[in-house]
Amino acid sequence: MSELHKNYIGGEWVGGDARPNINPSNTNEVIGEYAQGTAADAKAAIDAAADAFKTWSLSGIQQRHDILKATGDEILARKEEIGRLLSREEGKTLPEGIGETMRAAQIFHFFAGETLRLAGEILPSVRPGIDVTITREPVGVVGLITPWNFPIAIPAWKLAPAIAYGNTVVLKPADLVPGCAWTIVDILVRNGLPKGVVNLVMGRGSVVGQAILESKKVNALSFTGSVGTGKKVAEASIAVMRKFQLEMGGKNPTIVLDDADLKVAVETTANSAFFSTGQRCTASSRLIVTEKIHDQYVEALAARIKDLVVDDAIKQGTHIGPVVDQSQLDQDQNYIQIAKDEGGTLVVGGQRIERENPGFFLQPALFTGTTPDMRINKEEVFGPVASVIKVKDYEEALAVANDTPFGLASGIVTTSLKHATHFKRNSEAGMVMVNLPTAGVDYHVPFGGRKGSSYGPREQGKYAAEFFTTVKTSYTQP
Ligand SMILES: NC(=O)C1=CN([C@@H]2O[C@H](COP(=O)(O)OP(=O)(O)OC[C@H]3O[C@@H](n4cnc5c(N)ncnc54)[C@H](OP(=O)(O)O)[C@@H]3O)[C@@H](O)[C@H]2O)C=CC1
Ligand SMILES: O=C(O)CCC(=O)C(=O)O
Repeated sequence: MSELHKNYIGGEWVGGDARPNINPSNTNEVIGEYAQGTAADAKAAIDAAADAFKTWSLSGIQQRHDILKATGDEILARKEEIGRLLSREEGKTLPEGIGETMRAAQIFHFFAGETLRLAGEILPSVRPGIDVTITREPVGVVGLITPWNFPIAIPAWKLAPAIAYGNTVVLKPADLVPGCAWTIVDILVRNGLPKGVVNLVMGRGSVVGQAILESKKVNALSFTGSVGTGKKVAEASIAVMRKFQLEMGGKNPTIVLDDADLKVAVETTANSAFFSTGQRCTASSRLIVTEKIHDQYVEALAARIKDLVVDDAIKQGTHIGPVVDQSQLDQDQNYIQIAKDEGGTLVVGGQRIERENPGFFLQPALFTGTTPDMRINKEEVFGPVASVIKVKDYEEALAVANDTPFGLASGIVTTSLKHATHFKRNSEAGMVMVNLPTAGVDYHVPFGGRKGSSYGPREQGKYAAEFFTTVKTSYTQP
């Protein structure tokens, strides 16, 4: 058995039961052994974070900057190695794994800069002679619960602002992908992060995650994952009156209008729907297409899908890696059957594929002849499965696009400035793309959605300060 990757609690690496981290491209391959934390570990981590907060909240911005900068530097210098680990544990292709690793490094660099830019305001009072100052302070102990589909970028975009603004952290990464989270914490610690500032507790959500939710000492909780777990986070957080932030599902639409450039439409939607095996909350799974371009678009997209190579994530030439695990594969195949039963036409894909090694490979699936009321167009699949909805015109397309309880991302492919402008204003989504994929966003601008997709302040960019700080208004009579 390989060496155990331990949890990090109060400045010590702490062992526990081991769990193998399995490669979804080759289920015979164990990437490493990772500790399974307990509820007691979570409690110890929260206590350590509460203790460290007393000094870290008063630490200098130069120190915070230097640690975040050095962490970004090291991630960048090791991007090939860490990207490979990411692709082996999660299943996205090696270029995607390296790209996500670089994004994590850039996020650390961005927040290194933000530590030096934190500002307040001085205002005159409405009462003469009094000064009013508005400052931002850290929130306290922050719980970070992260999903499996972005094993390094999501931990990075929660950890970096938490540290930058003087909070202390308990991080619980998804049990399926502990490797990248462990690596970031190891890098932070070796680059000088004082003990207790970040605590890593790997293990099950129902055990470690639940203990974090239930703790009164956790002052704020940032969560990305499913709607079901998000609701539990919300209920538990309201029960103890803590600040919380949720990023959850999507059923993102991309509209293709008659005037679209066909090549742009095909590339944009193939990327949005199928890259990263469709396992992105920003993926487009509803392709809403107007009548005149419909047939040629479907034909061209089906041909593009047939060209996509589905294989081992780290093999050169692979376009689509495996699904993350058996249970996600079952969910994908279940929805493919549901779409068929509902009367959708499977134009291409949908079959389980055998490769050299045992893995969870699925041919990307495209359905046509679907209608907005079908379950395939209402519920998040979270796999390489997309369906086309044919509509008469832009007005119908917009109505269908907005007819969803979700509102994370949306897209339109068009050469009409009028329609693009109207869509940007009227799409009920947090992120709107024109002639671009809905997934694969910038790291320095706000990320988040509306309706059932998100709750609380936006993540990323300077907007992250809204969640990771609390505002204080002080009045002074000199
Ligand atoms: N919006 C997004 O980015 C994502 C959406 N999803 C959606 O969710 C579906 C299921 O994926 P899944 O990974 O199971 O999502 P979950 O919501 O279960 O997992 C997200 C995180 O929450 C943790 N968690 C689970 N239960 C609890 C709990 N009771 N208290 C605290 N934390 C908990 C998980 O732990 P652990 O997994 O370690 O047990 C994981 O770290 C997907 O099919 C997809 O539809 C999934 C991932 C990301
Ligand atoms: O599309 C992206 O760049 C980010 C997607 C994401 O954060 C997610 O799927 O959870």
